[in-house]
Amino acid sequence: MSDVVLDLRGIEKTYNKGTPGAVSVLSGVDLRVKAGEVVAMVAPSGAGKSTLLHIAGLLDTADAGQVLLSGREMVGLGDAGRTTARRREVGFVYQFHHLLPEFTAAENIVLPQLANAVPRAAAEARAAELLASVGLTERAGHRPSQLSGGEQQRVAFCRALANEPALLLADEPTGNLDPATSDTVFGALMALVRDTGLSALIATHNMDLAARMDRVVRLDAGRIVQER
Ligand SMILES: Nc1ncnc2c1ncn2[C@@H]1O[C@H](COP(=O)(O)OP(=O)(O)OP(=O)(O)O)[C@@H](O)[C@H]1O
Repeated sequence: MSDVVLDLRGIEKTYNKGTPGAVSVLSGVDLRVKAGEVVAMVAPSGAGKSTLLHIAGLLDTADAGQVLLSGREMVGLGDAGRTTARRREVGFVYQFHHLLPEFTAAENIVLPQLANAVPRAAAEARAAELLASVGLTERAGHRPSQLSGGEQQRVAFCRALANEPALLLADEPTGNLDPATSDTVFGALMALVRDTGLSALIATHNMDLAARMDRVVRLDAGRIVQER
């Protein structure tokens, strides 16, 4: 088992390549996230954070470069192999929770596990455990519309961790919350990550949050620069 959970090598990405509207976003990104390490990625708006997170999480493909998850090269995998690897290896959190509105908090955490062939009873037990760890046991039966913004985002964290991924990728995970709630909810996320020994790459505009992570990198002119 590799002690580098995410290894990006020479990642390049241009949208609308070969057309007059071509947008070169990533021009040789090298970035490694070690086991148990939590890395903050800061960048100006439009610098390509979401693009990079999507490539790292196998939601999008690079034009060039290598993506290794837990030491395994992902670029050569077909669509089915990538989908399986994504479900097993990666948890995603976005700025907006993207919970399924017609399902309860617990069901939103159970469903991705069923998609990963976990038996229902085990999936329900795991959902209850995760909800308890973020202080939401009392809200398990509530639908997203019945939860506050901070509660919705805590459920989204639980969902991201439901399948025990090796890597958490988060895109402005508290960007939609007021500063005080953002601080508390980020604390809940960090506690979850630390408890499970997860590796994480977390994009944020918030330098106070970035300072609470192990390392800060900056995405600048299509490349990754070590900040701290
Ligand atoms: N599908 C697409 N087609 C063409 N251009 C795109 C596409 N997706 C993103 N872009 C462009 O690529 C650049 C990087 O976008 P991206 O969303 O990765 O930035 P970001 O750093 O996440 O920005 P923000 O912080 O504002 O969310 C932007 O200039 C954007 O307009």
